[in-house]
Amino acid sequence: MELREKYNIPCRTVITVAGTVGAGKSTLTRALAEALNFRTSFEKVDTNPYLDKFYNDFKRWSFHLQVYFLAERFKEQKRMFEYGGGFVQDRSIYEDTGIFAQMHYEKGNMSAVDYETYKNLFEAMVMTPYFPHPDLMIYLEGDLEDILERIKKRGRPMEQQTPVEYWIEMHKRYEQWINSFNACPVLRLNINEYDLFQNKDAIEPIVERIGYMLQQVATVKNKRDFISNPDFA
Ligand SMILES: Nc1ncnc2c1ncn2[C@@H]1O[C@H](COP(=O)(O)OP(=O)(O)O)[C@@H](O)[C@H]1O
Ligand SMILES: Nc1ncnc2c1ncn2[C@H]1C[C@H](O)[C@@H](COP(=O)(O)O)O1
Repeated sequence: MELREKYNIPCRTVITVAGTVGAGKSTLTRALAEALNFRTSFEKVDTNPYLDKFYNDFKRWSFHLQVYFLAERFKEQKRMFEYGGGFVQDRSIYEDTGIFAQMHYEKGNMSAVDYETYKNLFEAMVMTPYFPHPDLMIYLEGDLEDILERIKKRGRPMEQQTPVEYWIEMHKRYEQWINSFNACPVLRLNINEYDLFQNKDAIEPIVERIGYMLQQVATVKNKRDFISNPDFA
């Protein structure tokens, strides 16, 4: 029996994987999509026309990069819902604003006017009743030392030349951000709790936790619907 059926995960589910750079989002996205027989939505790092330039000069390219990411992420969001779901997404749209744009504004890399323009755009596109939020966010959390090790191991040149303070600041912001995130249900996963390289079966307990969480969310929603309209429940 397929894992998706075994753990009662609806075939239209949209799961987004969040976490700081190097946490293991792409690796988990790939493994999870394979296990569930879902499509993937990846960030395209190699074809991003601003990313290299941005790492060389944050002040010059912050605004351009954020607008680019927002547009790309929004197109992906549309694509996932046009397919009718069944996706695992590598990084959520909420991290662009809640982590990156805010951090670069507060560090003085983006002007107040540019930040305001970006936030207005984000709110008009995303914070509306028409925007389809994912069914679940998997948040990857890990110790700073492990994250730094993974960034080093992956070895993207633009990330290697970036001062370590950048990753420390990002790690701290992620921990604060996730505690107040409420756009969709969150499943927290510690990166030391599983090892997809050593053990292929490590994905099954993760799928089981996803299934359990989605069922809990559905139960709460049914109860809420019943209370607000008992005649139609
Ligand atoms: N479970 C894991 N155990 C050990 N290394 C991992 C694990 N998951 C990912 N990695 C490694 O960590 C690095 C970053 O992973 P990646 O999936 O690219 O992270 P992200 O997409 O969050 O930036 C890569 O070198 C990857 O091979
Ligand atoms: N919104 C963003 N602003 C700045 N940089 C970003 C944003 N989204 C992703 N990035 C960077 C961070 C990494 O260098 C690459 C890919 O991210 P990863 O976490 O490795 O998937 O893009």
